[in-house]
Amino acid sequence: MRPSMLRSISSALLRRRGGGGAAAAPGVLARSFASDASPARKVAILGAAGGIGQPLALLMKLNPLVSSLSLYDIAGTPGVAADVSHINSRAEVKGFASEDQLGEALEGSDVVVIPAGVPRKPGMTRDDLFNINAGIVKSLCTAIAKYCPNAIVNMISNPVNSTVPIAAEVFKKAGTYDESKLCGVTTLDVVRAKTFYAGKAMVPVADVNVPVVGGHAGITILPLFSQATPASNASLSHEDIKALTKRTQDGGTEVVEAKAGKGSATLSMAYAGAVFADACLKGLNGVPDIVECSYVQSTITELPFFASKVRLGKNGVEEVLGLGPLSDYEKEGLENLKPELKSSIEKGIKFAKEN
Ligand SMILES: NC(=O)C1=CN([C@@H]2O[C@H](COP(=O)(O)OP(=O)(O)OC[C@H]3O[C@@H](n4cnc5c(N)ncnc54)[C@H](O)[C@@H]3O)[C@@H](O)[C@H]2O)C=CC1
Ligand SMILES: O=C([O-])CC(=O)C(=O)O
Repeated sequence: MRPSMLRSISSALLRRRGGGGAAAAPGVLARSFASDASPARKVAILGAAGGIGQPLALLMKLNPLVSSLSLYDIAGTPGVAADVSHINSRAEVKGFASEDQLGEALEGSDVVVIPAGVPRKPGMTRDDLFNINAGIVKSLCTAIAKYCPNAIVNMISNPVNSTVPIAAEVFKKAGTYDESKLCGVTTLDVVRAKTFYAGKAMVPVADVNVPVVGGHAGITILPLFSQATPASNASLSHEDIKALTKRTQDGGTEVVEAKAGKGSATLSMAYAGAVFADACLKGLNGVPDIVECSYVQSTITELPFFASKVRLGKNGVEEVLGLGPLSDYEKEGLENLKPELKSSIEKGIKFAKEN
């Protein structure tokens, strides 16, 4: 890849607007390409050789905020690490291929991104992945508690509505839990809501912001189109908003069906994961006003975990932002999602306590 192409990809990542968030300050963008100007930051990807892991490894290698990129998987890591390591960008890449190397993979990490686990096939719900992925997440989080207890964890593995509560319980048991360092990655819901809204509203997609709240499965995904900006250039009926909401909620299933048994979203998820990890790094580096949606420990509803806009800073999640004004349709959606989200949270907590 030509350096100019690398610069433009990285610039696009740095410049894009968050889920209700701000663009990077111009000074930060200009400084980011001088490798010695931004602090050393280590990012670890667990599940790095998978469908999400590979393109995510590529995107993190292109991120000039990353100085060390640690790629861990139980299969296929050496090839991915060798391949990505040849790219002439700042991050030094190391691959780790077995459980006895997990400690070294994690040590010193600032951000740990977890896309390890099995994806859906057509006809499955995300909850159908629980039996396999809960155990994977539990063992990876046990290692995080031991080797990098201060890292910000970006949980991608599904069902996110349950894997985040599992991680919280594992960290509590280990005595390392810090709620500001545990984030369920719901950025793909925001990415989809922005894309679908831009198409219907006839506004430039790069300018669009749409908060998505709740959780990350079916009706628990609640896009707040009443707060979408910029205002629509087309007149959007209630039926249009209902259709946009449903398409956002079913976005994952749309990809699972199109892939017809070959997995779920990987490329758009890698993009979304790279956007969220980049926001965490910017926050750690002290860039102000970094706001993204994420599924975090929360008190903004009666549920202990909930996705909403959060402000990221030097300590991870520094503020969980409120829901803002909701339309009647969104208020109804909020009440409807609560029982399912509550039971997914309880399932995760029960698993972690009993295993
Ligand atoms: N949060 C979100 O928005 C999204 C979440 N996902 C979820 O991400 C997960 C991964 O999806 P894909 O990358 O498509 O799956 P994949 O099967 O292509 O890759 C998963 C990788 O995890 C690895 N793995 C399994 N157990 C491991 C362990 N104990 N330690 C380290 N690595 C391990 C596998 O070897 C494999 O390389 C799935 O659970 C999927 O449902 C997918 C899309 C969006
Ligand atoms: O749908 C799935 O299984 C994967 C996922 O979470 C998404 O694409 O949003």
